[in-house]
Amino acid sequence: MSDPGPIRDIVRGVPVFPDEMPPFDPVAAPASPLDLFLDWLRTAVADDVAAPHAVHLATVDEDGAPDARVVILKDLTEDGFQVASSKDSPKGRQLTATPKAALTFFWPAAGRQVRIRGGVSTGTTEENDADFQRRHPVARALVLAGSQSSPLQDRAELDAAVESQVERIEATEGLASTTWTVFTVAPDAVEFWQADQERRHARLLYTRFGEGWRRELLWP
Ligand SMILES: Cc1cc2nc3c(=O)[nH]c(=O)nc-3n(C[C@H](O)[C@H](O)[C@H](O)COP(=O)(O)O)c2cc1C
Repeated sequence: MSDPGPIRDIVRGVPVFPDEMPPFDPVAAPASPLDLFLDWLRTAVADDVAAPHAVHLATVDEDGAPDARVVILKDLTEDGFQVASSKDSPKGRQLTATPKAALTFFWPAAGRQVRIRGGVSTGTTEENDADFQRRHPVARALVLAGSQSSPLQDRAELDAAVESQVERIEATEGLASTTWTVFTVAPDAVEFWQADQERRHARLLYTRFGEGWRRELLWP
């Protein structure tokens, strides 16, 4: 690197939050964080937030070291937040060995962040297959072709593997994967963070309490 410490110059003047942000009154928030999440997700879509269903999924590896990557939120049910991947990928192996995860959404146009922590369960064979069959044929071919995140020799290896798996998919109706898995993060804690132009950011933390949820404000 030619110039030490260039970040300040590169991002000088780039705003983090817009001037206008949606209102959020934590005192009037619903009893369930799932209802508030759906409300915020709808607002993010209405505000044209790019990929509002893209979420950072954090896991821990076998040494207890953190790992993180972006995935797509597939659904939200009474059981929790669903994402999907191959169980033989690094994240899949990590979630199998340590079924705990954190999810973080950031919706810049709304100045909003949502953090979720909880235990992880895996889908049934039927649930995993239903999600797999909804995927684009090339996405399915990639899953069938090889282990996600294992070393790739070159682009030609990828193209040949995808091509032959797409042929298999076209020849066999409903061809299934043995690895594609829906992972459900059952929330123990969900925190909603709303930026404030005067930096008095609002934070509302929901934690499980009996059958319901405890709500508390946090210092920004
Ligand atoms: C916007 C976006 C969405 C993604 N969605 C998924 C997804 O739903 N499932 C998935 O396995 N990988 C998804 N990826 C790729 C992952 O970020 C990651 O590169 C890959 O899953 C390998 O992760 P791992 O080595 O930690 O297992 C997505 C990447 C981006 C940027």
